[in-house]
Amino acid sequence: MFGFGSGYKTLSVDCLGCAVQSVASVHPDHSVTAQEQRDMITAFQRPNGGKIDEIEDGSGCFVASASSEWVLGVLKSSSIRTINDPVHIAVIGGTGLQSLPHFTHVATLKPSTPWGPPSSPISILHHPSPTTGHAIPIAFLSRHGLHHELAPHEVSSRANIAALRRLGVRTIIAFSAVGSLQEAIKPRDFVVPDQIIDRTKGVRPFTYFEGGMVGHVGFADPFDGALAEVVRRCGHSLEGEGVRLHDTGTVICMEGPQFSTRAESNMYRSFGGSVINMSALPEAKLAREAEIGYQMICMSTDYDCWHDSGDVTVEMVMGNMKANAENARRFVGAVLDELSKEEHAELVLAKHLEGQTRFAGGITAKEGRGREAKEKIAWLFPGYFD
Ligand SMILES: CSC[C@H]1O[C@H](OP(=O)(O)O)[C@H](O)[C@@H]1O
Ligand SMILES: Nc1ncnc2[nH]cnc12
Repeated sequence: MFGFGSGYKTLSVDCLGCAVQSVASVHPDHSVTAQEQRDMITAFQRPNGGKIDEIEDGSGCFVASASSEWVLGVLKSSSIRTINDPVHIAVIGGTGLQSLPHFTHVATLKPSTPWGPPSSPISILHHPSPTTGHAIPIAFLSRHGLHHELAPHEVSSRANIAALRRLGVRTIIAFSAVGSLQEAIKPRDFVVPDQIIDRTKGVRPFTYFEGGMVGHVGFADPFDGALAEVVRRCGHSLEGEGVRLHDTGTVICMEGPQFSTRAESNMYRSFGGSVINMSALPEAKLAREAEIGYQMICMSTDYDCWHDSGDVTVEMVMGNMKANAENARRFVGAVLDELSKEEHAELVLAKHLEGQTRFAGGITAKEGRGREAKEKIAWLFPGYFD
């Protein structure tokens, strides 16, 4: 239920490019139901139509879809304000980075997707562009939930990536706490990885293309090279202020949730692994299928168990993460500053990936496509496989 303060309240919708429109008035004692709210927004909607996907009470926010883009709405005490700014950049926070406190919070979204709800509500944060001073909206999602209640194999990566794409996101900076597999990568060092070795066990849903819609995207370079360059420059600009950065590295993504055995840890070192986590996959694969530029920033929290400094524990991981959290936030902030510059507009929109999945996913002949799979894929890529 949405409640309103005293006095008659006019509910109005304020949309960029549209005059403010009054769509309903309510008595102060009347709590507007989700259905009434839906009707009011439907009454307002733009000529190209659209439907309400979700209305969340409590947070005062709603998500409506008009054609292919989502509209973020924020319910104020006397008005419904619709923000039409598309959100192109997202940060996925991992262990110890469950929020970005230095940004202005504008909305909390709780979308649903054909793959269920994302791991956490999506916060829309405002970040001032360093060149224009205009606020750039950034989406923030907490990979393990708001309270770290999801184990690595329970993270709903398909829903996370799908919800972000539908919001307009085409660039993801993902943060991860990792174990170090190399002496030179000390605890609290940062690594901008360029490769992944998959040691997950196939128990996590890892593709959008199944059930009668087959697709094969390229994954030779699992991270986005151009995005990585921006991230490296930002990291190096903070060096000397407590940040130490390694420009490349191979992430071993293991299944977990138990840490590795010593034999495994040594084997991963012999593979050429630099760092180890439980989160790079399937996140990076799904981002690639969704045509989203994806780069992970890793922060080393321990030496894993190959090292003679002692076996890894959660206390060790959390302790180093906490001690270095401010550097992690400064690093992410510097990257967002840089990506908010006009000169990176094409990169942020991942123009270099646009359309690749249309071809990679068009392999199944129309008559062989599964109905449910077709519907789900159409939700994610409207118009791609009509
Ligand atoms: C708490 S130690 C293991 C845990 O930490 C990493 O999380 P994230 O990548 O989300 O920062 C690692 O992948 C494991 O999930
Ligand atoms: N040693 C380790 N193994 C797997 N994931 C980790 N995350 C942080 N440290 C880790």
